[in-house]
Amino acid sequence: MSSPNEHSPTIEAVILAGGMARRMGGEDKGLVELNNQPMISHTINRLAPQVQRIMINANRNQQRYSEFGYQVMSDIDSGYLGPLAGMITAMGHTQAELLLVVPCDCPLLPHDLASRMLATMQQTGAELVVASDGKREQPVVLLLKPSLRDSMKAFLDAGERKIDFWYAKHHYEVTSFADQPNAFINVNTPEQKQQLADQIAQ
Ligand SMILES: Nc1nc2c(ncn2[C@@H]2O[C@H](COP(=O)(O)OP(=O)(O)OP(=O)(O)O)[C@@H](O)[C@H]2O)c(=O)[nH]1
Ligand SMILES: [Mg+2]
Repeated sequence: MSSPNEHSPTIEAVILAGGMARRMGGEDKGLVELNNQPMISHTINRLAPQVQRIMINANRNQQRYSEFGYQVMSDIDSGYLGPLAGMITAMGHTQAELLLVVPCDCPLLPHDLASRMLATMQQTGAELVVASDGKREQPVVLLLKPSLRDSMKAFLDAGERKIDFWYAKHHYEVTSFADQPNAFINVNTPEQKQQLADQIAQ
């Protein structure tokens, strides 16, 4: 039971599905089927119990994405500026105190992703928290305060695109999920998709 002093902030999530997926031959990666389900369905299933609301960020096939039953939003800037463009769009739409960002191509995300990243944020006072698989940071898996939007806008307006440079401007901390490294398996190519499909089927 949570104590009366313990504040449990509202968290909404955005699934980034707005990239060009060049390594997937330009197919819309969130809609590519993995074991008979669109890749984004796997991500939705992992996230839905963890957050108050899910948003989908997509720059094509918006009608198809809306069939999952969540709000779909396209990048404010349509120039395929990279993941930050999707994040800043969602930061402008969220009503929540915190925004959880994940990519559409990590179908096995941790079931305790939001709670552990929140714990890191509360313990450290960080403005943003990035996940790690124990070896490497996962730069598009993060929990952040939507109030950082102005800072991100200034960064993008200055022509900057590199996500880790923006993180470095803020108090950021890392949550390690070294206990479940497979949770961040990232599907960028048809070969990686086949490998994961075989692994899941086993
Ligand atoms: N909104 C938005 N998301 C992006 C953009 N570029 C990449 N992403 C997302 O960021 C995440 C990580 O990017 P990648 O895995 O490299 O995806 P990608 O850029 O579509 O794929 P490649 O072209 O093969 O590099 C994915 O969830 C992408 O959908 C963009 O310009 N806008
Ligand atoms: Mg990827």
